[in-house]
Amino acid sequence: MVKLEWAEAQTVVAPLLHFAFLLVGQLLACCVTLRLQSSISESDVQVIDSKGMEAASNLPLPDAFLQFLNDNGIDPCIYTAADFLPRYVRLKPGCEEQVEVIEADIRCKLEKVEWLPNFYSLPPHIQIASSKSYQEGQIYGIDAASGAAVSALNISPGDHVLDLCAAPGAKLCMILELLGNSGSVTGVDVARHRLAACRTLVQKYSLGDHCRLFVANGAEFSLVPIRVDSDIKSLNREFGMKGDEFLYKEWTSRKPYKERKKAIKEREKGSLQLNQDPELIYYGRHSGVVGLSKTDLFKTVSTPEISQYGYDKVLVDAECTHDGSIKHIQKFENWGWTTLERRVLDAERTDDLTVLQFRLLTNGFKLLKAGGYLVYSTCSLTYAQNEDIVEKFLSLNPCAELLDIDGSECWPCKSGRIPKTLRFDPLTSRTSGLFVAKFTKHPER
Ligand SMILES: C[S@@+](CC[C@H](N)C(=O)[O-])C[C@H]1O[C@@H](n2cnc3c(N)ncnc32)[C@H](O)[C@@H]1O
Repeated sequence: MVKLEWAEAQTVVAPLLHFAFLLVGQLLACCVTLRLQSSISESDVQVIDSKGMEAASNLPLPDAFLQFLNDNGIDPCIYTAADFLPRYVRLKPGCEEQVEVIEADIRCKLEKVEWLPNFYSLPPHIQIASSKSYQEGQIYGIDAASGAAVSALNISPGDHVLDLCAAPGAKLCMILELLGNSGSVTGVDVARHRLAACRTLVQKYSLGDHCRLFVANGAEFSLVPIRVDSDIKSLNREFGMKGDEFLYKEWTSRKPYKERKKAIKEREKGSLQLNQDPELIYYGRHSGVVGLSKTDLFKTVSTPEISQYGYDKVLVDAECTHDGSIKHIQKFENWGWTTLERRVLDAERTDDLTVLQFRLLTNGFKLLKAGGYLVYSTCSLTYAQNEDIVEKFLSLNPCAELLDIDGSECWPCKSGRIPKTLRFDPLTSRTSGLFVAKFTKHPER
């Protein structure tokens, strides 16, 4: 009896909650639009800002984080929308006709994101993990700002793509989907357990055929893509590779006893040493690895040759302080705010991070083919991790040029401090915070 009443109550409460969510979302969107319109008066802005400040002071954020925002010139108001942010899912290409079936499955209407193909939003309280559509890979969760960063790469069929900080893999999955049955994606991440989760993801969505994953330091990774067999043969000829050693067979999760023992030993030694060789933890049937010898796979080419043999597209979604992702920051409420201070906001750690970010961007660019595109993104909103890195990088790399991002004039985001760079934040974009910059590489003169 009680169960029945609860079920009945749910059918009444769920639509009300959905309606309330849409209403709040619309109100916030209106506020953002108001802020963006140039016709708005100064006094109106002050009213919105003072309301935002009031709301911001009610956020359950620790003083250290508010201080960090202040030190980095980030207005805490952007987080006032955090609790009302929708969740985003991407629909697998080809499933467009299935939207109504998916809606029935997740018991919620999918709102089309007009500015990003195949993206839909849904209220934040809707759980999709146990739905059939999610389990069968028709939809998967990825923030719309992340989708925008991938979209900035202009992936074309046949591209060879490097994702230098790939785990847990939402962007990598989207790249693989955009490539379809062509090209390749090389995913690199320094954290083995995170990259293993990425492997699970690509396998779950049956996207792994054109993918290879390496546990490696992205600041030093130096392997170029395996283009096509004829390229390898010509590489073999040009660089004198031997073809008579062990050849990679089709990937299987079941490893021979000797290899398993070696892997356990390495794990016992601790995490990856930063100067260690890349470790291949997955490769798909059409990733170019099957049939290669170890020498073929691990052969590097000289810097001038990368202009020809490098990647067509590179994504450097760099490790950062994650301050743009308020959901990530809120997790520290459970883990302890002191952990946040120590692990994220500590000045020494943020200085190290900017060094790492610069090195990741520099190495990603080194592996890019001339004429290719590189996207640098972080989910931090500090200048130090974004515009400052971009400025320093441009000043030291005359072959690099910052590009406009196609289609971005319709995206709900702001320009960064440097023209052509973009900033997404919860209040402006109704997404998580993200900085995005796109570069191309000119041939060396
Ligand atoms: C912002 S996350 C990447 C998110 C990922 N692109 C996605 O869409 O799911 C940053 C990643 O960088 C990895 N990382 C940190 N230092 C690294 C390094 N030196 N080389 C490669 N990856 C690194 C972290 O393990 C983490 O998985």
